[in-house]
Amino acid sequence: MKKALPLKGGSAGLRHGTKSPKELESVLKQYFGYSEFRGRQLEAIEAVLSGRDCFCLMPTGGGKSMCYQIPALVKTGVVLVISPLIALMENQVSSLKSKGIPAEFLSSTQTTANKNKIHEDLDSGNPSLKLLYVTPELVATSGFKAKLTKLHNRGLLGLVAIDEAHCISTWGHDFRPSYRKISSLRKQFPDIPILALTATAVPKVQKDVISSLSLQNPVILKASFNRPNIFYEVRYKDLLDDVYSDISNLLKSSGNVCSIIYCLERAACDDLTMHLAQQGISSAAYHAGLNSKVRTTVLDDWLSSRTQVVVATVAFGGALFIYWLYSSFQGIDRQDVRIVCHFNLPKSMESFYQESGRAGRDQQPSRSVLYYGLEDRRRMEFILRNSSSRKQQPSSSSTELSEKTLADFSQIVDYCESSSCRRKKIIESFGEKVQPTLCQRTCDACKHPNQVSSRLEDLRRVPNCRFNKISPVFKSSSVDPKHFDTEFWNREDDVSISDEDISDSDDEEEAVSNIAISKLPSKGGFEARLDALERAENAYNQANGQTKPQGGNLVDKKSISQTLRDASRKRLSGALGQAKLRLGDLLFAEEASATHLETECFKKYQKVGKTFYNSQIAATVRWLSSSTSDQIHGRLEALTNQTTEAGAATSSPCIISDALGKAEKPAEATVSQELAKTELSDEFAKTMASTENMEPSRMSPPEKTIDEEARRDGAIGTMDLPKIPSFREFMSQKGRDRATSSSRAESQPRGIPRKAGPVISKEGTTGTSKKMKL
Ligand SMILES: Nc1ncnc2c1ncn2[C@@H]1O[C@H](COP(=O)(O)OP(=O)(O)OP(=O)(O)O)[C@@H](O)[C@H]1O
Ligand SMILES: [Mg+2]
Repeated sequence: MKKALPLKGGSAGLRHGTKSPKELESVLKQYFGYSEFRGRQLEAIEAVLSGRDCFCLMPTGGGKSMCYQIPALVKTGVVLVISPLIALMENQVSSLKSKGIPAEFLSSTQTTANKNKIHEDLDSGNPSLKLLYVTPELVATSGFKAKLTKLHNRGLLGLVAIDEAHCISTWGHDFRPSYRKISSLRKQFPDIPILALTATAVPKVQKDVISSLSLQNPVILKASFNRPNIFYEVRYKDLLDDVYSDISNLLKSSGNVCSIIYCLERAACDDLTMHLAQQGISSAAYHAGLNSKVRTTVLDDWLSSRTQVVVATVAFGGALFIYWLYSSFQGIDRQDVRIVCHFNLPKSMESFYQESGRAGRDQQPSRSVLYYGLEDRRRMEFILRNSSSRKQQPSSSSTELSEKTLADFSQIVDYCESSSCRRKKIIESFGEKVQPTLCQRTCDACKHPNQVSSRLEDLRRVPNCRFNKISPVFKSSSVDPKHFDTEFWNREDDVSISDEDISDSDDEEEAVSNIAISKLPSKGGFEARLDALERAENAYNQANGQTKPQGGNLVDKKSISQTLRDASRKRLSGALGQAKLRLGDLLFAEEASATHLETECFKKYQKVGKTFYNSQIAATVRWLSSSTSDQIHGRLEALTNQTTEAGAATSSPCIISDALGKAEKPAEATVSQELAKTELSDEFAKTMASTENMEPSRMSPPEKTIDEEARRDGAIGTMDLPKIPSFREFMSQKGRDRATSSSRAESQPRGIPRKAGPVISKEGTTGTSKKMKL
């Protein structure tokens, strides 16, 4: 039987069973270099070592990981850690390995050889592994369950630790359905202690987590939510001359400190990154529109201080976007983040606490700065109202949920619109009592009360301000959706891209179908969400003067207005400018190139409508943010050639010089490939336009257009972009796929190949043969 890991320096001999606090402290010192336990770490460690279940609520950066890492070092067997995000697991595993602690993770990003090695080790009589990190999706597979059973039968399963345990609760802000399935572990291994850890759990979530996991008489440990080393501040966008300058000045005046900026949308990330770069601030965007390689590089550069600022999206935990939330650096450990900015309003106090909690994990003075804008508030209100349409379901719990969403949002609005202590507001929102003397001028409202009050007065005078202290948001008149041309409607690719963040495969097919199922709510829920989103989409389209024909087909040839086209050209031109900044060696005329790219998008989607057109513009912007000089030059050159050949009006060459040899004419095959793809998408557009009652499978874009990441990586080619279906179409497709996979029905939709649908990367590789279809 596997023994506890010997202490370094030969001082082996910790007994299995009870350990004195001194012995535990010496392990802490030897492996982690810390001289004492923090907060309630020791109590949690002692609880699980004595075989008790434990629910551990400690603040962000409080050191929760230690509560299972120390037991792994002193206990016999392997500690299983269930964690929501691959990046988080990678980060912890590499940190543990660097300390000589045998840890591994199993995920789709591991090579097969690595995975085999891990499995061999687990199957051996004497595994060397002490910690094994997995996602809840993998735990749900029967193959992995069988593996755990074998390990348990040999007395080698030491502890099950569930990190970010609030994800298990439907009341938690990051609810993730697959987390629910973890509850089966309690029945399966009744004698193994379970440790649930979270930083954000209001009493309702705590109860839900404990009962969902069937924790038996657990030790409940709660530390204060207070983060005394973080200074909290709100800045009012509507009162600033230039928010970009303000944020640049903030970063510059703080020195070259490590920072995170959260934005609601990718375009905002890209824009802000460009502005920061222009101000000489080293920054990088991090969002789902970037392929996994780029994201890994951005994360690595930031973790290793090569990049000062990361500008990341924060999707909200509504119907479909919960997964991306995990990429907002939840649990990622860089201790010296000095500034966390929210460029847009978070959706709740819990999200704000989690995100701002990335600051000062080394307990050193740090800042949280929230940029509050009335427009942002209206956008978020609109989005939440529409994604909360579940309240129209008869079920009372759905009503409660939607009310909770709105009440949560109201709390963060109140945080911004009030002149009272920010710290108190945060802590009290978690149900904790606060001493009046707690803050000690460590928020702007306590430090500069007059300034904050006068700013709030000024804010009230902003035209159209519906600022209302008593009921800040929900007495406001209805929101005009025409302001909200947000990514919200074009987030389909987030869903598929985030698969690679969370997916696992040991038991490939099963894992994949589990993901497909777990990512979508139950049938009723799915339909309700689809309805809600459709309603919202309709409202949006109506507000923009679009009509939705009876057949349900979102086709309106006139729907892509000249104003939208101009705005898109501007956006592309900005993205080209940013690509120039990023790559340095691009040689093209920005305006002409933007025109070519926009025309390409327009040509492909004018018959289909605005949603597709917007998606294609967004995809092009993302493509520009992650492509190489050669890829961009190749594409622009090909476009110029196409329009010149076709005698188009806009035939001015994009490429202004080939001095660096970057602007060579693309190979014949590449041009014809591109033309073929244009034809293909036109064909697709026709199909779209002529389909009355849209058959979901028919709405899938042609299969060869889906594999965006493979293209980005150069495996398929570099010139085409994915055609992204509208929200409704995507969801219909997902629903159908889900129904198909859950019933394991063999029958196929009329004439449609089974494999049409989004793709997830199996091995983190790019070849089509290694892709699995949901
Ligand atoms: N006893 C200790 N003394 C000093 N530093 C510690 C101690 N325990 C943990 N730390 C350090 O504190 C940092 C934060 O720890 P950890 O990542 O476990 O926090 P967390 O509670 O999981 O936070 P989050 O909720 O953000 O995931 C880590 O760098 C860790 O090494
Ligand atoms: Mg953690």
